[in-house]
Amino acid sequence: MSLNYYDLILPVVPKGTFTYTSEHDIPVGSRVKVFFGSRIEHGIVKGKADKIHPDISYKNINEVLDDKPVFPEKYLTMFNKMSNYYQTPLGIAMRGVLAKSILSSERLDVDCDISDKSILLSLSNDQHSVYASLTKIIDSGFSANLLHGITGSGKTEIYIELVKECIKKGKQVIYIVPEISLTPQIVQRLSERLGFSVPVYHSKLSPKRKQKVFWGFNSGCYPLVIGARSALFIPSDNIGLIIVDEEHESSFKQEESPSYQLRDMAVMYADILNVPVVLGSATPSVESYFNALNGKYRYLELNKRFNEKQLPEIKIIDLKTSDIIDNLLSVKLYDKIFEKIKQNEQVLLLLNKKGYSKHLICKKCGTTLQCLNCSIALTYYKKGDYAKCSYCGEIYKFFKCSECGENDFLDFGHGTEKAVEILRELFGDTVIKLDTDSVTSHKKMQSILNDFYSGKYNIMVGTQLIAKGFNFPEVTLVGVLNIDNLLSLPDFRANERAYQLLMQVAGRAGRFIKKGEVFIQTYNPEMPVFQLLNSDSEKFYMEELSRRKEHDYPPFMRMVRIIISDTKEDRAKKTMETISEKINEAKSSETKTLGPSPAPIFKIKNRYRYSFIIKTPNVSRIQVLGRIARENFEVLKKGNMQLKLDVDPYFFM
Ligand SMILES: Nc1ncnc2c1ncn2[C@@H]1O[C@H](COP(=O)(O)OP(=O)(O)OP(=O)(O)O)[C@@H](O)[C@H]1O
Ligand SMILES: [Zn+2]
Repeated sequence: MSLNYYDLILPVVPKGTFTYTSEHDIPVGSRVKVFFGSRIEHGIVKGKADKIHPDISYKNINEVLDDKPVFPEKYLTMFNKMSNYYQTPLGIAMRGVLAKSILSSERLDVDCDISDKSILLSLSNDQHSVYASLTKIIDSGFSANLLHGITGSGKTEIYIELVKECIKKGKQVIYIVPEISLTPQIVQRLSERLGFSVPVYHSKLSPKRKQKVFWGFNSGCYPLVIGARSALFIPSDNIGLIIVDEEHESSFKQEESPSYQLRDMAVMYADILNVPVVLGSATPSVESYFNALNGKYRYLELNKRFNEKQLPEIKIIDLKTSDIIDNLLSVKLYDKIFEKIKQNEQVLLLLNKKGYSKHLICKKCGTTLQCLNCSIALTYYKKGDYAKCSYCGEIYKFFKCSECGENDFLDFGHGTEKAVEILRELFGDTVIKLDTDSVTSHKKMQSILNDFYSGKYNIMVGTQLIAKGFNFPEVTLVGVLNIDNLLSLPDFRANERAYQLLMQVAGRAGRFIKKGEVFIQTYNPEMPVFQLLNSDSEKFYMEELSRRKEHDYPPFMRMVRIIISDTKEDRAKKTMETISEKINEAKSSETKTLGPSPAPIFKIKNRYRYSFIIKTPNVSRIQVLGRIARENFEVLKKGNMQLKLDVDPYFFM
């Protein structure tokens, strides 16, 4: 019998494709089980082997798991493109997007009795005209569409109608939202409107749940899956539409390898599948806005709230000239809150920092308490009396000053825990907190939201979590206690992020009958972002784009950030220097580089970090320069030194 040679993608470092043999004809996209060294691994058949070396004796494939392929060829094309663009070996890319429990799981027969009991709702005229132009795209091949609709304009309703239309045509929909485990109401809303319990997929599900949704969608039985990033990677050959809600969210950029940007992957995948993709947001990313301006994306706008309610006016409170209570609350905002509570209305307060205090400072010598593994000031948590590193998660129960050995500290800067303490002193126990510390589970999140929704509390204070698409009818006041820390980050998107966060949180006020008000406290009222909040959003995007152009930032330039990290500081430094020299020698004149320099957070988990940034208008240069970095790194690397190549980076710390 003749032997077939197959290239397999295996979820292993470093390269990820390996040649194995089989006597059987195995279709591309099938899952197989093999011995890899002494381990068992599960992988995917990528195709017949490109090259066979006569003197290598290849191992045999132990078992074929599927009688028909699970991963369509277009899926594998997408996978290849992702691996190329993000400069990540296929094996690592695979590990990053497919759970091991899926690769090895038995195909499940999922019961999919999904009957259409959807609830009808009539769209407003504005919604209808956007919907009408979007329904045309279904069945018309690839198109990328940006739906820019202000907060409360009814974007979600349009997505729902599109989903229904697609299902009617017998096609499946992938619906992506950021951090779905933190936003349970969207699932409830979709399920109610569509009339069936919508399957949810994200990385925190149990393997069993994951398998059920995966096979349910893969078999074509579930017409829709809603999920976080990983939902994009459930294969099926009947996908008709991809929706990415809150497309501006930076959590769509995956930090670990493969550090893909989900929005960009969704557009790339839709192009390969030849289906439409809809990106929606009240505050689109500058990149997407730019793509719409230059015609790459179709631009659709909803500039009125669904119920004709006005957007609240945003007022700035200058903390430099205000009387401030407990270093937290200006008297003006205090009076407003007091007034709202008297009328039994609700208030959302944003504070962009968890924990009790931002820093602990030694009372004797003034040293800031730092993590021993990272160059990061520790956050103090009063409940539990410990300090914690927000990077490595290390908890310090007993701590003393690293300089003088004293253990008497001043807590400095307010986190949400301290804000709640102060607010309870001022307003009584009508205050509840919402941040990732208080949300220990899905259930807990639901119960906090329900309690607030039902009016048990008047004030909810929290981190950016409180800005996430909530519909609280009684919220008539939104206060931003401080976001100055966000604006001072060394990140070219800091301004954009602040704008988005402020517009999103402001959008939670006055969504229903009562009028909303928004106050932002800041020590820097002169910052440009504060001037643009009440004007036409076009003004913000145009100003931001011209700033980016002037300074050679995306979307005018592509960026790659290279990080070398090592437990030995000088080794990391030298390696980064050599690699940056090689890149500088090879770069063309339109390519610019920054660094090498120590990363803003110089040490994380005991690894010293050096960074180097490449900016180029030419996408293909990214591949070339990236290869130079990787090849030189392979030669230079010692011990457990690591290279990170981040294409289109979002994190600059
Ligand atoms: N056609 C409609 N008929 C009845 N209610 C609607 C309609 N469209 C929207 N609504 C209601 O208006 C509110 C805002 O709509 P929705 O949440 O869809 O807006 P959005 O644009 O997605 O908001 P955001 O970006 O602020 O999250 C919701 O309570 C929704 O139920
Ligand atoms: Zn740490």
